[in-house]
Amino acid sequence: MDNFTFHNPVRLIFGQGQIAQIAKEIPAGARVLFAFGGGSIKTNGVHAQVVAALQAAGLFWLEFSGIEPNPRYETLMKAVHLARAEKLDFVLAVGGGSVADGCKFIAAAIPFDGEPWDILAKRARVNTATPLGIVLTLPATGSEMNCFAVVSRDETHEKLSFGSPAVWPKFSVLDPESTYTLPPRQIGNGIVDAFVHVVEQYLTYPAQAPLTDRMAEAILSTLVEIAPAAMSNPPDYQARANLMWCAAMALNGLVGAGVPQDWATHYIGHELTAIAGIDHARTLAAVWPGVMAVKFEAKKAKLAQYAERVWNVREGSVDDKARAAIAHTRAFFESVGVPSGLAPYDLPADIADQVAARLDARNQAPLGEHGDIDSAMVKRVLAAA
Ligand SMILES: NC(=O)c1ccc[n+]([C@@H]2O[C@H](COP(=O)([O-])OP(=O)(O)OC[C@H]3O[C@@H](n4cnc5c(N)ncnc54)[C@H](O)[C@@H]3O)[C@@H](O)[C@H]2O)c1
Repeated sequence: MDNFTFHNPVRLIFGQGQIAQIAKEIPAGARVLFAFGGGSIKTNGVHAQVVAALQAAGLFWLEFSGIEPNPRYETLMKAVHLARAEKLDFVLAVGGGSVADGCKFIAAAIPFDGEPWDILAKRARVNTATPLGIVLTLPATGSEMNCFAVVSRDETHEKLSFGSPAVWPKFSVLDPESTYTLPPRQIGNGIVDAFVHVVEQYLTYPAQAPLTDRMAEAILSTLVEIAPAAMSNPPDYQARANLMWCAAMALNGLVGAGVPQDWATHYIGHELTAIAGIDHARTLAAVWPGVMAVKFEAKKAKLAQYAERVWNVREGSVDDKARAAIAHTRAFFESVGVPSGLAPYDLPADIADQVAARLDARNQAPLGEHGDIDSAMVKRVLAAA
């Protein structure tokens, strides 16, 4: 087991009717920036519940709407200017991962001395941020329980991430009923996103970390078990609740404790969103089979363990089990409506060259748990995918 520090200060408030709790969580006298996306929160009653809670607490707030999927720097900076002009001192994000991530950037940018784009492009240090709380409406990213964010910039077609302890949410409220208005596409995306978050921290090489492995396998097995009910309509409360809990646990530091990690699928996937606008989770399902094909030898011991424990594959050699695990995983993605491999997606013919060049330009490769996925190998990954 590798050395690690585990620290997660997010106060997670979970369950039916819990949005009202924000009245107690936001400091008295705060001036709140209430930020959201395209308006789904007005159709599912979440907006009304947030307003009622803010009123009950006697808080001043201003609304900022229009944070788009894959939140854009250009839009977020409008919120930063509003918050600075109006001296807002608490950011309340209400929506999916895009709103949560966008608000982490807003919170970091408000007091930032200098060009806020440097937080993403130059990894400029974020020493302080405006305090932030989240009301989550889409189980997928884990943003509600981590200190990372991903932001896109229209002007340059870039999608970049940052992380800082300054943007840990003070609290996150997860009410499974707030997910009832999600279209099937977003539920499927959410299941795949949470699943791949665990896989990126698990499918590397054996690291003598059986507790961390079994926690990862518990999340993967639970996602497989609940996926059909989570996709069902009318919505199944218990399935949505367990999906929300899985997604939060998938990327809150716990299943990365003491183990090597491989975020190659994510880094390559971010480029597919930046270049072709594909949903985040779909890029993961597109790229992942390529990473498994190219890194098969390095990963097969762990793939075989995964085959046995998550997919109940008992027969065959290590290679047979590893191949079965990949096939089961791809079928699982397809079962929730997320196509696996690159072929189903509309991508330019030179996509591999474009992705490799972009990773090189930012010195982002090599990737992978062995740090050996250089840009030439990224091209092989995309060819295999
Ligand atoms: N911070 C992290 O650790 C992390 C991890 C993975 C991905 N991400 C990033 O998060 C973003 C994706 O977030 P996401 O997958 O949560 O999707 P999203 O926030 O982009 O939302 C997708 C769509 O669903 C709609 N929506 C949200 N909640 C709804 C509801 N309850 N009912 C109806 N519609 C609803 C949104 O308006 C949007 O149109 C990407 O930019 C991705 O790169 C961040």
